[in-house]
Amino acid sequence: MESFYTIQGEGHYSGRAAYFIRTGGCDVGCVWCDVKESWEAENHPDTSLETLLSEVNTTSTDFVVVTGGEPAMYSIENLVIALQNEGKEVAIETSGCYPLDAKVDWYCFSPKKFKKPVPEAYEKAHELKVVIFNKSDFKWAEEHAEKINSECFLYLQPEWSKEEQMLPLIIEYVKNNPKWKISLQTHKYMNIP
Ligand SMILES: C[S@@+](CC[C@H](N)C(=O)[O-])C[C@H]1O[C@@H](n2cnc3c(N)ncnc32)[C@H](O)[C@@H]1O
Ligand SMILES: Nc1nc2[nH]cc(C(=O)O)c2c(=O)[nH]1
Ligand code: SF4
Ligand SMILES: [Mg+2]
Repeated sequence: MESFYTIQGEGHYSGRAAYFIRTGGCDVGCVWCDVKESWEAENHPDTSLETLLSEVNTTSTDFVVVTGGEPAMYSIENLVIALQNEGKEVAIETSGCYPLDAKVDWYCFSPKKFKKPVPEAYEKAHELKVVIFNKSDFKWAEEHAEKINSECFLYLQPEWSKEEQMLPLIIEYVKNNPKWKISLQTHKYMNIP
């Protein structure tokens, strides 16, 4: 769909310069999705691997984030291997609804109520990032944390439009349950992509 050089705004690598590759197409249907324009894959022209590689090499970063849409809907193995061969560390942002065929360096798993994740997401995740849209999502987050591998970092991220209501609750929750950390969509405050 698009590619751009920016700062990773969310989660564990928040603040790190990153080249983003956003695939078009997603069938998960989150009501609060902040990139609904990504959903229809047909609306987005293909970009060649050569174009992406040459673009990423014009940047100074060694960190690439593959997101979407839902990037795990596709075979991204060739893309990931090519980026790693260029010396890049490759992270994925995924709902975990599809098996992933690539060996990424960082797997950010953001489960959704709208479609059930596949079991491998719980094993592969380096970071579990649960979006908090309402009060019941804390309990729902814990249900995922129970199933996740023991090395995985745990993050609660307020849904952007509900931040004013949910952030105070998240702050209290993390103070009482310090295995969780807060993730904010910091790029939205910085007005960058
Ligand atoms: C747009 S999604 C694309 C990758 C993948 N489909 C997924 O959902 O993980 C990237 C990240 O943004 C989060 N996100 C999407 N809309 C959001 C919103 N309105 N507020 C907070 N986080 C949001 C998702 O949960 C996910 O962690
Ligand atoms: N700056 C910035 N950081 C991000 N982290 C995850 C994003 C995403 O849409 O996957 C995202 C994004 O869209 N922009
Ligand atoms: S899974 Fe990701 S891209 Fe798909 S609708 Fe949900 S937030 Fe948006
Ligand atoms: Mg985003």
